[in-house]
Amino acid sequence: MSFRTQPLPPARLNRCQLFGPGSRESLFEKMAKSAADVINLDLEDSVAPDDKDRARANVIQAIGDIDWGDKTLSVRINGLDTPFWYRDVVDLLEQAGERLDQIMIPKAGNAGDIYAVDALATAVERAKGRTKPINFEVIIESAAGICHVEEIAASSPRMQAISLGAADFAASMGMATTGIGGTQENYYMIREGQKYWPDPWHWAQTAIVAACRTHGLLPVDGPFGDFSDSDGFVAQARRSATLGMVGKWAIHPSQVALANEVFSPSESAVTEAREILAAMEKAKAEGAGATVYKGRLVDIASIKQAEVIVRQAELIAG
Ligand SMILES: CCC(=O)SCCNC(=O)CCNC(=O)[C@H](O)C(C)(C)COP(=O)(O)OP(=O)(O)OC[C@H]1O[C@@H](n2cnc3c(N)ncnc32)[C@H](O)[C@@H]1OP(=O)(O)O
Ligand SMILES: O=CC(=O)O
Ligand SMILES: [Mg+2]
Repeated sequence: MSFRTQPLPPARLNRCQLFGPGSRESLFEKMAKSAADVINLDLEDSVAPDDKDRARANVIQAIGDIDWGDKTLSVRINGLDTPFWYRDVVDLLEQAGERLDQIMIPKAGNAGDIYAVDALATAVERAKGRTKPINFEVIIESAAGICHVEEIAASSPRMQAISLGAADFAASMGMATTGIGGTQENYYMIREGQKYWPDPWHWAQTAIVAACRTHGLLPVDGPFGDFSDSDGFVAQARRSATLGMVGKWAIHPSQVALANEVFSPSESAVTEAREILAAMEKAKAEGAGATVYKGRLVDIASIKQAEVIVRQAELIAG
């Protein structure tokens, strides 16, 4: 173990982040009533350039007017390569009130991007006497972003989470696909005449998970575009969960329950984790660091693995 211990991520649920365009205010009440842990009102790519001002005003109004319950409420601002982002930050922090928890920064390329938003947010908060500092979540969705993911994760105490944005990521990397996440038809290997399809998102996901875990952030899997393919969504989400991600975006309400199910440990997984902890307590009392549980080795590392599952179960139980 390094001298520097690994920080825990924020203790809040992030199994599903439900998105909706800020220009489609008829969706806001439905989003608030959904079972998503996080709501992302979007000012960026789901809003046409001519609609940016109206969408921003809608979102500010809705943050105050709608009962968002105990959800984490986040607004995705426009990218730093646009003329819109500074107005998003200033208006949100001056006008939206303290119910807004988080700003999502898209297309982050390096720590300087986060520094710029932090500096602006800090100035507005001080000027307005905002008492609750706004948190940040970031999307890694470019070649530069994935190259600099660790410095981005370390960039600000406001940072809470990082998502992989498969659509923009694929474009930035020059990937030969128009699909948003999931299996890619031409990304296959052949063995003994049989094709199999590896996961092209795997390496970017693991880079994000490692950066997040190093700096105590929540790693999140982004959108899965084909919302009529629930099996495809679940397969991708299960892989993300296995790699250490804590949740996934929903771009349609049909994906919310699927994400919640995948990122909530099953009863049998929680029971097994608690049994491993009990077995290790017994081993410890007997002076042993390792023991046998259901015919397999468990040791002190198994305690930490089991604690991941128990901690998530406890968060869900409230
Ligand atoms: C890809 C890269 C990214 O940046 S992803 C993040 C940005 N994109 C987004 O925010 C898009 C979010 N999703 C949407 O805008 C819509 O879901 C899209 C995909 C356009 C589909 O809308 P629509 O044709 O109305 O769907 P539908 O008829 O199947 O809707 C069924 C009922 O569900 C509702 N609904 C729809 N979308 C949402 C949503 N995001 N949140 C909450 N509710 C939603 C519809 O209003 C409809 O409700 P009802 O049954 O009529 O009451
Ligand atoms: O913003 C998300 C993406 O996939 O691009
Ligand atoms: Mg994007």
